[in-house]
Formats: sequence, C-alpha cells, structure tokens
Amino acid sequence: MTNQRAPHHHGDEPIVSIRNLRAGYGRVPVVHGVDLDLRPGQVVALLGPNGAGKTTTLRAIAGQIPTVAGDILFDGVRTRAPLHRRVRLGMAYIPESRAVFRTLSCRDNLRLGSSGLSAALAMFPQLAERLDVPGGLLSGGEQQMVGLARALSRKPDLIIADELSLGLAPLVVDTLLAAIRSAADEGAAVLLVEQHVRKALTVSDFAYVMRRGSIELSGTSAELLERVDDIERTYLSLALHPEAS
Ligand SMILES: Nc1ncnc2c1ncn2[C@@H]1O[C@H](COP(=O)(O)OP(=O)(O)OP(=O)(O)O)[C@@H](O)[C@H]1O
Repeated sequence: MTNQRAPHHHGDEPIVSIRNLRAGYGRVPVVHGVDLDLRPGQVVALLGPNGAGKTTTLRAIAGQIPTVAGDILFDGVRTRAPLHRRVRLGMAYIPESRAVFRTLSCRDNLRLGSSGLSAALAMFPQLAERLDVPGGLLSGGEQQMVGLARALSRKPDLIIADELSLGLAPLVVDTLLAAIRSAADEGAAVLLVEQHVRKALTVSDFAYVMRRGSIELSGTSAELLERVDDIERTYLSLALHPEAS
C-alpha cells in the first residue's frame, strides 16, 4: 500500500485480502477462519450481533493484535507488520474510542491533521462555529467528526472504522457515513463495523455478516438490503441495540 493511490491500484485487485483468519486474546480464539476482501473505491460493512468478533477482526487487520493463524495480505503481500507500520503504509484505523485531545481547542485538534483546517471544515462545515471549544467539551458527534477529519486528511488508501456512530444521533451518523463514502469514492478501500444495519447497507457496496466468530453470510449490500428483515431476525437478533438499526 502507498499513499499514491490511483496509479498503484488497477482493476479489481483487492488492496487487502484476509484468508482463514484466526485471532483472539491469549489462548482463546474468538475469530475462526474469516475470509474477506477489500477493494479500492469500495465500502465494505462487517455486521453482526455483539460479541460476534467484529472488533477482533478489525484489530487483527489493523495489526493491533497478532493473528493466531491465517494470512493478511496487503497488496497481495503477506504482512505481519504492527499497527504503526500499517499506518505508515497508508492505513487509517479509527477504533471505537474517540480520539480528540481534550484540552486542545477544536481548531488545534484539526490542525494536527496533515491537510489542515480548511480541508476539515470543507468535510464538516458545522465545526466552523466550534473552533474555540476545547476537544473535551465538544459533543460526541463533533469529537467523532474531528477524529474522522484528522484520519481522512492523510488520504489513507485503507480505512478501518469501528462503530463510528456509537451513541450518536441519526443525522450525525449520516454525516459521518457520508464522509466515509466520499473517501471511498475518491479511491480508498473502507471496512466499516456499524450497528445501524440499514444505514450500513445503504452506504456500503458489499457486506459480510458475522456470528460467533465466523462469516455466515455475504453479498452485495443491495442484495442484503432487500432481505434485511430476514437478516436481522436470523443473524442479528442477539444485538443489544436492536433499536439502533
Ligand atoms: N481484550 C479482550 N480480552 C479477552 N476477550 C475479549 C477481549 N475483547 C473482546 N473479547 C471477547 O471476544 C469476543 C468477540 O468480541 P468482539 O469485541 O470482537 O465482538 P464484536 O462483534 O465487535 O462485538 P461488540 O459489538 O460487542 O464490540 C467476545 O466474546 C468478547 O468477550
């Protein structure tokens, strides 16, 4: 992976391929044999009830936890690089916890991104009125916008985002997902874990449904959206936040 996107990737080649991934904590595997492909320009949603192993899968792909078995290929090359090296190769990993500097102003938080304030405000104009507010006093949604603007400012070619919208109002969720969609439209590959199933299927191109550590179903998001009631009943009914989808 490099930061020079377009010339590097051609056709339909995956930028990331996961083959028979097993990962977990200590000696306890919680992800059993996951296969998954991410292509430039695509948003891929990873759905599933709480505890299915979605976050663990993301952490393994990001290099935050080691794999127990299986392969993670970046641009067709097997990698065991740790998180910070994958970030240098062009990955942005947005974990569930919100990453703002609480005592720095919103303005200074945004300036930490590599393309600066104006690009961030073009992405999220609503932050313009909040520039002097310390990061810690921004709303949850605003904090998430700041974190996302900073992550996207590096023009990553792989974006891994874990429950961006946890606890946020529907309109804010739409704003965040729209920013993710634009990054994909500009060429990034995106892997998204999202509790709002319908929103996730609307914004994504392809989706995987995970349960008990394995992929149980996959398909184009359009196909899955057509049978979303059935999918929610059959695969996602263990979700702790069914009202959120
Ligand atoms: N740090 C950890 N140490 C040990 N077990 C963990 C750890 N984190 C998660 N687990 C366990 O791994 C399993 C999968 O968790 P994971 O967070 O990957 O699921 P998830 O699909 O992301 O669900 P959620 O939506 O609740 O985050 C769960 O049984 C969980 O209890």
